[in-house]
Amino acid sequence: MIGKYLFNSAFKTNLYSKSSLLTLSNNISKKSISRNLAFSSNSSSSLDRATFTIKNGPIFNGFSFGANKNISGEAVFTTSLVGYPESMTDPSYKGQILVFTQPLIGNYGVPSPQIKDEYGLIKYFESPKIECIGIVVADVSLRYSHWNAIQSLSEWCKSEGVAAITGVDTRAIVTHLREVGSSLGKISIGEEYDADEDEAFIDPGSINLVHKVSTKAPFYVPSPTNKYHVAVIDCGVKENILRSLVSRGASITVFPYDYPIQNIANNFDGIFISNGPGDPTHCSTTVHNLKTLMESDYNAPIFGICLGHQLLALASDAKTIKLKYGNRAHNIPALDLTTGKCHITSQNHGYAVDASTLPSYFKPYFINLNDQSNEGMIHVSKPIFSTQFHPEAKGGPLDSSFLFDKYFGLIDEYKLNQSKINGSAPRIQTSDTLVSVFPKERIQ
Ligand SMILES: NC(=O)CC[C@H](N)C(=O)O
Repeated sequence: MIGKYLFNSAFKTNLYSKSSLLTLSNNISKKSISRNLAFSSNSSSSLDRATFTIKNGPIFNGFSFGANKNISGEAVFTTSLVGYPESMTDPSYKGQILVFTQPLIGNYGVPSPQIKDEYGLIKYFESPKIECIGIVVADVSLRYSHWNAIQSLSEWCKSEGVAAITGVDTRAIVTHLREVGSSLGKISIGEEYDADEDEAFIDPGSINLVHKVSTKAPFYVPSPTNKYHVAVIDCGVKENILRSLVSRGASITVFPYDYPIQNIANNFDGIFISNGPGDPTHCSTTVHNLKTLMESDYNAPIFGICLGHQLLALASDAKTIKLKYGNRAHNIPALDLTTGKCHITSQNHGYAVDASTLPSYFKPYFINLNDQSNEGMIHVSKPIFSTQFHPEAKGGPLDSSFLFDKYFGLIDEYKLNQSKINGSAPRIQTSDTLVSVFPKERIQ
């Protein structure tokens, strides 16, 4: 039985024998838990034992505070300090087990998914439900305090069927993931974990996850000012991306990821391609559609974020690569190669565009100052650009939100040119029957 010890830094430095470490580690875990439970409204007896196992790696013993369910997925870590409701509802985390390096998670609880903003968009979440398959935290706070919280992190995970483990050494987990790279992992609930009775690890990277999170049919979000009409390709779009467009005056029609956008693009003032989960090479239909669109005489602005950036790159015959452990944080410096300014950015990705494979008509736009990976590209003659980071944040800083203004600046220019060429040729108006019959929310 190899699943009986907690891997920690003491073990790594060989200060203790395996048996004394077992006792020490379990004491540490129990102490950590009871510290929280001492001021929790829950009872300590309600926590089952749980195990977090990394494929071909260590096993960590802890306690379950989520759904009573064994799960498997890709284990990735985020160094963001806050924003667990936003991260957990971000569809880009679909199929992933999210390890938080911030040790205390859950202390401000979870807000209501029912609360909508003035545009009818979900105010506090990035999609209607939790998208990651499990979470790993060092020290969960079962008691919470925040003016807009309606439940604890534990209650939320249980009600949404998401596995969650606490009382494990997330420093050791992240040290391991940084050394070997993002790995498959499992959370198993129960008293004992027997590695000999190992179930298969599920690799979400082999599935088209975008298909699972994209809206199943078009929907339409009107903007009160209705200055523009933008088509959004939904690969798992975050709510704050929709808000960033609508709040700048764009009514948006949101299409499923594989919708033949090239056939209807001319009815819109611009195209936007969203973030989304998994390996971008699975989205071959979207890549084909974008390639057809970019090779046509289509001239309206196109903006892509994260997966949207990767798909635009693939549509231009560039290549994407899988990063060793990805970039998931709210403080990653990205240098704007056109201005020399550095922006602190919010990121969540495991893949990146290989800038050396970009065609000559796309120039690198931003570069990551930590690992030198590509952070964006800009077309040399058309109004097309994209970023690997998230200018909409949620969570994270809004330093790069000016890129949405840049996009609408390009749309203004485009519309002005169009009206010079065609007189005042109107594009689809929001009163058109085409969009007025669409529902106002994503169809899951
Ligand atoms: N946030 C995203 O859009 C992530 C893009 C892609 N799934 C990646 O991991 O690289």
